[in-house]
Amino acid sequence: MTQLLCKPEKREIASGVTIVHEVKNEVSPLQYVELKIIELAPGAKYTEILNDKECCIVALKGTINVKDQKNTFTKLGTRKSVFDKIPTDSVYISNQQRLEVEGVKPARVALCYSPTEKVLPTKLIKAEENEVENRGSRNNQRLVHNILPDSNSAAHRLLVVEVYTESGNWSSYPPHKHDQDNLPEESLLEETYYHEINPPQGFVFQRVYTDDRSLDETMTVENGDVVLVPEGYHPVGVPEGYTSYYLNVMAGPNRIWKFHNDPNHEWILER
Ligand SMILES: O=C(O)C[C@@H](O)[C@H](O)C(=O)CO
Repeated sequence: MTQLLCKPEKREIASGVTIVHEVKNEVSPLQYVELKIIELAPGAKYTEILNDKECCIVALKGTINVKDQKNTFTKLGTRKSVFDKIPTDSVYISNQQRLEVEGVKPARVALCYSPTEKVLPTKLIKAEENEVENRGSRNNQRLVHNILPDSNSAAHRLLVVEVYTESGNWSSYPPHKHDQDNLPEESLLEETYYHEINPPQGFVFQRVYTDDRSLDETMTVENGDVVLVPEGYHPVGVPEGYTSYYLNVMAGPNRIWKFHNDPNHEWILER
């Protein structure tokens, strides 16, 4: 069984630059999505050459400067914690570029990648450009910040979204999947979940399962964990007393989010 639950590792690669997660295609069941979560001290710089990958840099918390070969964006980031529950700033940078992310105030940053040969312009996605959505009813309510949805054509493959689920609620629910390249019915998108929980000693449950149950894992997810979703339905349940945050990165052959609900549970939408 492939390991779908990834624990934070906290590896300092240079003074003030800490890798918290590094999900690479070579060592994961994913082909289209890669993810890094890094922490930067003030003045510390993370650099990388994006050979054949596009990247969306999300200022999860703190303040950062971002550069590519032509552009410089300063003082990005709007939050002391993701649980400020306000949208944040992000930057889309295409392949072949050299990126630099510098910490201004202590920062946690997500670097969301997908392989591509298409070269596109760099794009600043300001906090106020996020589409904010309240989804669901009853115990299925969640707050969504659409950073890079399929309606925004800035990226070739990447889709990026933040989701808040309050105590006692469920999200990515009723369970849905997007693992068949069968448009217009369903799109094939792999996905990663980077989770944070408030207060941090909390936990949530995430199940990843297919119709035939050849994959069926229910994970206890703690603050800072990443869950990989190569295929299957992927609902999240949040225990009483805790608030869940997650950052989703999705990518696949077509940049369209067309999901298929588990027919056994779709009835909850019709009440
Ligand atoms: O609506 C939600 O609960 C969030 C999910 O849609 C989440 O972004 C996802 O599963 C994407 O496929």
